[in-house]
Amino acid sequence: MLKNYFALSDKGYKNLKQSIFIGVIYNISLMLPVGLLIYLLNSFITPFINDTEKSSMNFWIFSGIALLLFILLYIIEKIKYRLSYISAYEESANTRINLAEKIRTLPLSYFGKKNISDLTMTLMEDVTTLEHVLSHTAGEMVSAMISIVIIGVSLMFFNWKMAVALLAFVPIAVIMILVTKNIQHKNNKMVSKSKLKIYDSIQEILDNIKVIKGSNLEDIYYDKLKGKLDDSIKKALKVEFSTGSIIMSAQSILRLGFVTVIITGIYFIMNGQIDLMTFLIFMVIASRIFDPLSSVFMMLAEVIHSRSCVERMLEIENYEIQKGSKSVNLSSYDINLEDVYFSYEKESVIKGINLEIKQGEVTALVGPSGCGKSTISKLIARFWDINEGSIKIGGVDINTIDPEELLKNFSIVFQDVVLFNDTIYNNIKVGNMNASKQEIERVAKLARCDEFINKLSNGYETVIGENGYTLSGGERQRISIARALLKDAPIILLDEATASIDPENETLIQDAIGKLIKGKTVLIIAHRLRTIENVDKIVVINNGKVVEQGTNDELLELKGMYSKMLSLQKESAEWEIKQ
Ligand SMILES: Nc1ncnc2c1ncn2[C@@H]1O[C@H](COP(=O)(O)OP(=O)(O)OP(=O)(O)O)[C@@H](O)[C@H]1O
Repeated sequence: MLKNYFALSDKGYKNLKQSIFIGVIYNISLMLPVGLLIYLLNSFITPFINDTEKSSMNFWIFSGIALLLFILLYIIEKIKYRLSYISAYEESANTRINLAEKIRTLPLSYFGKKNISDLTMTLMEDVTTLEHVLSHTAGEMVSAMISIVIIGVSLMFFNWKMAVALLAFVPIAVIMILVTKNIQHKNNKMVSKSKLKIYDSIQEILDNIKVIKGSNLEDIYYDKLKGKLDDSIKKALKVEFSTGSIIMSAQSILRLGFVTVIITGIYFIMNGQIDLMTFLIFMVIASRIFDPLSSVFMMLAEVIHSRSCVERMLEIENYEIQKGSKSVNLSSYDINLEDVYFSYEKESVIKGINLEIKQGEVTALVGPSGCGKSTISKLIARFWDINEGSIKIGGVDINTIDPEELLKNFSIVFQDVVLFNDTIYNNIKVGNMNASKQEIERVAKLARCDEFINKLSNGYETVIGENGYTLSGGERQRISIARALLKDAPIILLDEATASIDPENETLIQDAIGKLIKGKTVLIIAHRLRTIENVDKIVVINNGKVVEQGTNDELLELKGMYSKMLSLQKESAEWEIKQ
């Protein structure tokens, strides 16, 4: 039960069980000083009551026993610390690694539903909450519960009537906490959601800082963020108040046991059912037992809170990943799409596409913005899984190939270039981690990167900032082309690969790409139709369907959508802004 509740690994569960066991021993040993006190009371009070000789137990024996107890408690405390703290930190470190590993294998569809701040919150904050609960609360709480049951049962044997008087209100307080568990869980989820909105807002501001500043939207975004912060504070206070009220009520009910012990004890002494010594023993125990019991309730609230964090972690861990074989032999790199349907959300974006992209040829996808060109290229690389139909490479359905294995066959240049906050050298090396410095410099020259790299103070060793913010759009795109050249994979996807590059460099880079693509399967997505006039096949996509295909000349003869698009682009090239 505890294993599932906290989503623990086998080792983590074993450590928790050991820490509970040692916790029980520790709690029961805490009763030993109480026993010693009772013995002391007994040896001093009983002679007065019974008018007998004083105990002959001397001071040194008491001191010796007390010292031994102190050493015993110290040793147990040490073992408890090692088991609960060290194992909790180990468990949370492993949880983070496992989650990061899982995130690495998640399909892109997952990232469409969840944003980065959500994942960061789970990886950092949720795991930290769980770490705190495992190190400070879970073991402590369960061992305290078990110890209280053991002590309660022992007291029953000693004097069941007084024991019932002492513990009668415990079940009522526990039931009260458990009954309100769902409300607390719901409240905690609500607070987490409001916190997530703040993270989202901060992330959005940081991502779009240029646009926000450029459009003087700082105040609007600041107000929005402040609104979310205020909302989160309100919700957190409301939840703190309701959880606090529940716990305080349970603790008050619990402490009624103290009153009942006094009243019942006095009644029983007057009736002669118990002696003064038994009464005093219960009074001492009552003074010791209610504090740990009260803290159990506090801990229970924390454990309930941690469940919403565990649920978010489980959501990532249980998300279905794309599977497939790691050892696949592709006889060729011809790509075939048969009756492919796909939707990101409800509405279909790709609506029954049949397409052949041959090895050794260059195929271009053209069509209006939003018609589904990039989606087709991403489906071929299995960034998403299709809903219907099949996509085959060399006759093998890509659904049967492990995504990472499949991507080894692709060199991809996307419109939105992603660069790392690292040196230019390392950013190009991403294409092939085994490449030598000479190879990297060779592809950088082919992609016309050397031009701007030589102007930088540290050349290839220059760190380019987060996502290459110190570079221009065209320079960033050239680095991503160099990466693709370095990877030199058999299938090449170029999605508006040269869109941000000036015409002079574009022609030179296209020459380099021309050398790269010989004998390979090439799919180009282009808006500027003049750049694909000479390709082997042009496929016109409209509204998720293939509407025309053929060479440039064949399509011009058709006088359909392609020829219209071409003449519109020629017209727009002649436009000028007049005053
Ligand atoms: N991750 C996504 N989640 C939801 N919808 C998406 C996603 N990516 C694209 N779309 C939608 O799918 C449709 C096709 O997009 P796609 O990027 O494939 O078009 P495109 O033809 O490449 O457009 P462009 O030429 O402007 O780049 C669009 O309506 C777009 O809004």
